[in-house]
Amino acid sequence: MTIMATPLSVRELRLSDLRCHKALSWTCTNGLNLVVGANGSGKTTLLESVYLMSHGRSFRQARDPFLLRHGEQRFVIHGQWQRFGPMHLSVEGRKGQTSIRLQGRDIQRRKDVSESFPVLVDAPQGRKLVDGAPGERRRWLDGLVMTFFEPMRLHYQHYMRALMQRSRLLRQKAGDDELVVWEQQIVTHGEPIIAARLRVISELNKLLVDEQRLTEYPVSLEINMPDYKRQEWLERLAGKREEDRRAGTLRFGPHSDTLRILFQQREIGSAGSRGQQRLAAIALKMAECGLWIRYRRLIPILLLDDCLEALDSERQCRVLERLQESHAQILMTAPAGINVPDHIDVDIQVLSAQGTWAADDRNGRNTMVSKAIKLVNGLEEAA
Ligand SMILES: Nc1ncnc2c1ncn2[C@@H]1O[C@H](COP(=O)(O)OP(=O)(O)OP(=O)(O)O)[C@@H](O)[C@H]1O
Repeated sequence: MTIMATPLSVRELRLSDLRCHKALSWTCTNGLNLVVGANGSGKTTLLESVYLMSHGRSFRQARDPFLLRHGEQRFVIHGQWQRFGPMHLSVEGRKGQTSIRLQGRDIQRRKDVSESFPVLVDAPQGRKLVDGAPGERRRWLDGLVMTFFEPMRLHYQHYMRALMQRSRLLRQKAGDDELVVWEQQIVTHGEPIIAARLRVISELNKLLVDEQRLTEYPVSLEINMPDYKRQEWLERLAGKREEDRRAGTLRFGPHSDTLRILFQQREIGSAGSRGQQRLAAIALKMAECGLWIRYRRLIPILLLDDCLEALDSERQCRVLERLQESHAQILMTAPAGINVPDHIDVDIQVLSAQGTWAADDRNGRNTMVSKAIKLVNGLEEAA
């Protein structure tokens, strides 16, 4: 079954005083956009600027003062987007504060923008999904659950509140009558969380089957959890009160279940090579894209920072082919020297070591180096 979905895209960006960029414009096409350049030329910062417009924060976990160009007081990003029709988003950052404007109006809830202008990212700084701690994967899964099943937000809030209340009462050595109230809340709100997680995992696993041409071997998700049956769950909570009082925390429940990414039935973080982990990470992003298409009829923008690293040329080619057929706008970076096969329809733009478009020296305009440029001899020759 083909689902019709609208691709989101960003067409034109202008940024000032963001990290190394004093003032830079960037024009993107709807399809595959590749920015190449030397280390430190500001490629990642370009992707960061798109993410900032959607999320109001950086994917590098940098606090706002680090985004400001040294010595400046304010950075600004303007973006012309296409979402059904043209839309204008801007972000302004001052020390410790970032504000987003949509069509000139201040946005109070960032979620309103990030869910209307979905931007997914795969970047070295955030690549903990595949090989990071279990909490990273659980947070990612819960983020998807809350995005696609809005009422689940309340269940998460109530669940966390019940956990905290139970812990507080345990510390205060409260009686069983008080504790049981919060334990019932834990189970009541935990059950729908588990059901929604399983539903999202099942959807993702179906989508991951379609990515097997990319990953070569099956990649799947599995959540490790006990068989939560209401009565047994309540009894277990009651039985663990003393232990939890001593430990100061509850180590049983959806908040501590682990999500595993399996590759050929083994955990990819330990069993997969770097290249295999890379392919799995890209496959997961494609699957995430699939959820947006299924539930929101929107094709998100994909930001892929140095996503071809650790891949041999055959696998790099396979990734580029997969990205090309995704219908998503892809904004990706790679170091100078990458070799793009002729049949890949990609716009390559070259950022000089000074953080200007490589054609600046020649005619003062951004260079849109046509497809299939071979950057084998590095940045300077390509420019
Ligand atoms: N607040 C800041 N003010 C000025 N320059 C900054 C600031 N923060 C970072 N930089 C510099 O901005 C440059 C941009 O880094 P960025 O990570 O975007 O480059 P990159 O092209 O992606 O590099 P790489 O290929 O090494 O990943 C770096 O040279 C960095 O030192």
